[in-house]
Amino acid sequence: MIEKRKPIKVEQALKRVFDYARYGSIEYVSIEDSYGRYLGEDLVATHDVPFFNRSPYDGYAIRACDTVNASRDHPIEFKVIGEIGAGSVFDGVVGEHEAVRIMTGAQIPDGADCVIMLELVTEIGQHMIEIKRKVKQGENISFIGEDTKKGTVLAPKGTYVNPGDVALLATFGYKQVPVSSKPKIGIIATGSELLDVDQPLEPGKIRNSNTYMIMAQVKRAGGEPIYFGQFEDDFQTCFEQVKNTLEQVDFLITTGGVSVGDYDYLPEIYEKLGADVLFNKIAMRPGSVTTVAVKDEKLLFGLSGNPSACYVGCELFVKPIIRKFLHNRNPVLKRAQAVLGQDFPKANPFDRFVRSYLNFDGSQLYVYPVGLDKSNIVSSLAGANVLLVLPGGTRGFKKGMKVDVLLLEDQEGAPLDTFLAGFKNLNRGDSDEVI
Ligand SMILES: Nc1nc2c(c(=O)[nH]1)N[C@H]1C(S)=C(S)[C@@H](COP(=O)(O)OP(=O)(O)OC[C@H]3O[C@@H](n4cnc5c(N)ncnc54)[C@H](O)[C@@H]3O)O[C@H]1N2
Ligand code: MOO
Ligand SMILES: [Mg+2]
Repeated sequence: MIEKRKPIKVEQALKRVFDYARYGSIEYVSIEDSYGRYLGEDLVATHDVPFFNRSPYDGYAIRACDTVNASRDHPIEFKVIGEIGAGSVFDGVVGEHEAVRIMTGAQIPDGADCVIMLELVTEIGQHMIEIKRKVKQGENISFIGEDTKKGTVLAPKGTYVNPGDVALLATFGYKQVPVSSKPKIGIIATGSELLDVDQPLEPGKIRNSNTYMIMAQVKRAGGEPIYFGQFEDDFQTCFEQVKNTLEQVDFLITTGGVSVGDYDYLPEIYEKLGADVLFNKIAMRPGSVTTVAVKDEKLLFGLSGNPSACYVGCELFVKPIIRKFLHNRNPVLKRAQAVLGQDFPKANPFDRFVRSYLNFDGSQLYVYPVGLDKSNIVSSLAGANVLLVLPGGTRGFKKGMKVDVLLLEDQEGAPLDTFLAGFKNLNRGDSDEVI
């Protein structure tokens, strides 16, 4: 008799998966390779920035007290006793009615306490200038530590390294950058119908697109995909592959064979492995068959063979586990609100995650479902930049309604708690009970 599966809610499923999250260690990469990685340690300012008082302008460094009586009608003369560009230091002291010509970025000479810009000064002879306005003490000086103070945590461990972080890493002398080691994610595709990308089509066969899609998703999430091959729907072959691969990776993803069909062997494979199945049905579409099991504390993600279901399962369950492994504090997809740009009349008892396009029209965020909304569709995936979240148990949705979307290309993410709370706040048509 066919097994009747009990669906659980998305948020319950995610909570169960997080119980088995693992953390990566630290490795070092050169600063050139740090962009797009995740910090393995807090990035702490190891010195004040600026490290010395410096000039933000090309001008003259003088003493403010010497300009007290300066005005348009009463210019004050200064003797230029030296000149310095950025990188040079004036080794004298600026005295009464003396000035040092100074360029942007150069250290303020001793004795001087302000800078007047070149444009406001008149040269009246060799090494003589005239100033016609008062300058305040401290005016036009970038002071020690005004950018950042020594000891400040500028980015916590687990932060996604963006170009601005790279600038900070360079500022503080990180030739080698401590980053979180990437989780090794094994990928196995199952299905006797699968051809590889370079094979010509044959009757009844399709090219394996999921493997390459998952590899890209794993990379986008910050993990290291390792492809172990595609295998025919043969229990023994698939069992051996899953068993052997599991020993070599941090997490394992399989695609296909996870439903209730005659050749869907993943459920039996979990059983023979002695793996603990956390759930095998989620109240969501697509991806309701998404199964997660645990063997020796290691997570096995059994993603659907249907491309869109596979994609959604990967974004909702694998990505957060990758981000967590990288010590990221916001491991889950970030949620935003948008206005539904067109009617979506399909009712469904399950929450729907519709591949959609989010667009800002200049004043408002609008979201439009992309292409056909079936779990076996591949064409709609490319145009999606969000998953539109439509709560289950309602009677379809009308253009103009406020809806939640989950951002697919965003690097910031959201904390697990906020994500889970977002589901609680969804106005589901059903009771809080599992469907
Ligand atoms: N009697 C039932 N049948 C099905 C149910 C159900 O509840 N009862 N669920 C349906 C849903 S929903 C989904 S989703 C699929 C899940 O199927 P599997 O995860 O077991 O995947 P397969 O059967 O192996 O393949 C499904 C579909 O996807 C194609 N596929 C498989 N691998 C790939 C790949 N690597 N690249 C591209 N496409 C792939 C495969 O050819 C099939 O067309 O089950 C429904 N059935
Ligand atoms: O698992 Mo299927 O993708 O629900 O649609
Ligand atoms: Mg199947």
